[in-house]
Amino acid sequence: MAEAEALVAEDVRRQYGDVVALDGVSLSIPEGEVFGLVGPNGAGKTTLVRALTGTTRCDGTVRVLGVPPADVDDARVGLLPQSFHPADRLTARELVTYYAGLYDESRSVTAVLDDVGLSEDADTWYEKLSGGQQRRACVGTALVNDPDVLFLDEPTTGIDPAGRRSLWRLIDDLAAGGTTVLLTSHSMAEVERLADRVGLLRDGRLVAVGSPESLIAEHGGDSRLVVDAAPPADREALAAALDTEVTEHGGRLEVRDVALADVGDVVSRLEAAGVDVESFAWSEPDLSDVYLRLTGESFVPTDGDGRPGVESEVEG
Ligand SMILES: Nc1ncnc2c1ncn2[C@@H]1O[C@H](COP(=O)(O)OP(=O)(O)OP(=O)(O)O)[C@@H](O)[C@H]1O
Repeated sequence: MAEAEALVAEDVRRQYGDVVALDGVSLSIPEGEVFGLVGPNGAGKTTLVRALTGTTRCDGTVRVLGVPPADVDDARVGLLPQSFHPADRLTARELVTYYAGLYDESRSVTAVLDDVGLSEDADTWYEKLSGGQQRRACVGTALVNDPDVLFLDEPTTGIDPAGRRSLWRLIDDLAAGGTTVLLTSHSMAEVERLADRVGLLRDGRLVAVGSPESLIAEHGGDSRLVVDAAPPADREALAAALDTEVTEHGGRLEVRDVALADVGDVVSRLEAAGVDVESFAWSEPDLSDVYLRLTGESFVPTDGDGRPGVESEVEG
């Protein structure tokens, strides 16, 4: 039996003046899926969330739990907008209590604060919370109605690594309980970690949709070993010693399609061929490679704060 679709977008378009924010996005997200929407600044992520939540008008068709966004029961949907600025002189508990009061039935405020890791700081004014704690309090407001569909627009921006991991566990738990989650992120590592399927958005278009594993297998290319070393004079001997092509990028040598188990052997053979290996790094292809291959543009994975994201590396 086909799974019910929690979210459907068909040829969704949105233009602001001359700026095309969404250029014909079609997408179908089954109930219970965690879907990660990732792309650079201005790709259209927030506009798509707004189109799906009915908070901006758009052309095309949008369905949430089978009906247009305007007709969906508010009690079944949770939304954490990207920009959300509660009053400073509310405590985290008062903020969550206020949102709980908007629904006929709501979860226990204490349980929600516990879920977002704010039990100890529940009675601190919003303005006195750290940026990460503020964001977690805002996430709490989206959980008060125990939604079936949860939209999280950049939920981890500004949150430190420990807070981010606890939010990831919370999203895992929500997914395990059957909640459909659409989250946006700047971090390829984050969506790779969290999402059942990922949509790569660029210039208002979905350039690829699929599970992280399938996208990486199909478009990611080979694993690679990057060696900090000048190439030896005898390039032919080097190629013969490795039995594969060695390319040079910015003063570094790159050997493609090296299995992790073979790294030591390849480094030994490089040294035997006269390469003075100072250090090396091995990496598997990830979603950033997928994005690069599909768009021709690099997308440096970030953790949401602009810092480099997690990469699989073995330093030599
Ligand atoms: N209200 C608006 N008025 C005018 N232009 C807008 C408006 N909202 C978005 N845009 C433009 O639409 C495009 C898509 O913006 P959007 O905020 O959806 O991207 P995004 O992927 O969420 O970006 P970011 O990662 O920076 O939040 C951008 O060029 C943006 O400047």
